[in-house]
Amino acid sequence: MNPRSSDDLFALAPVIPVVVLSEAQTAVPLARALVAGGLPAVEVTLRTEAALEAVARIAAEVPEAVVGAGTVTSAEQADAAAEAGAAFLVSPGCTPGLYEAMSRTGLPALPGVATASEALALLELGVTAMKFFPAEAAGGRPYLKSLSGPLPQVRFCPTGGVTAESAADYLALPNVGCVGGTWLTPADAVSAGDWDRVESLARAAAALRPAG
Ligand SMILES: O=C(O)C(=O)C[C@H](O)[C@H](O)COP(=O)(O)O
Repeated sequence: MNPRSSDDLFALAPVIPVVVLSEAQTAVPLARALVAGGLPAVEVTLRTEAALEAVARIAAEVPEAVVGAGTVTSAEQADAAAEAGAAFLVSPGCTPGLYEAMSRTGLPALPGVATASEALALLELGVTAMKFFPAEAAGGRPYLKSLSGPLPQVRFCPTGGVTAESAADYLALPNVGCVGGTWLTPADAVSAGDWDRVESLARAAAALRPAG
């Protein structure tokens, strides 16, 4: 079932695979492999021409998947993603206009932040679930741990530089609801159609448990 809130999204899986697809036809087998490995939420970044069609195909053909759109940076993209069938939206940063546009779709969203001030601006709007981007470059675990003191009500999905190795450490923080990353879908595995490898990377990630 599609998430109704960002908390539902956090509850779906400890890891949201971020996928960059250059060909829409790989979307369905890729999503099936992730789901088979235990990761139902899939974020397709709107960084490629094929992305919206990929979202639409996964939504139509892989009912066990919960497909979302990532890299939403404009109101037009938020609307186009919703129209294509996205079940959630993720943005790398946020502005009042972008937040308004994402809210208007009615879909759960993870707006991106990288500082305490940005998190406070969203808290003022009632938002308590956010993407922390770019996680490693912006300060990584120590930074998120520091935010949990003054902002205990916010739960983050750190994304950007998170790896199979660091995911567990992020998930051990009390203010991390899930993590996101591209490590589950290595470009060489995707181009070779090596879905067994994607499934086994997903299986390892699905076994992680968030503390937050
Ligand atoms: O632009 C966005 O909104 C994004 O989705 C960016 C991605 O979160 C990161 O590019 C994933 O980073 P890696 O896992 O380090 O490859």
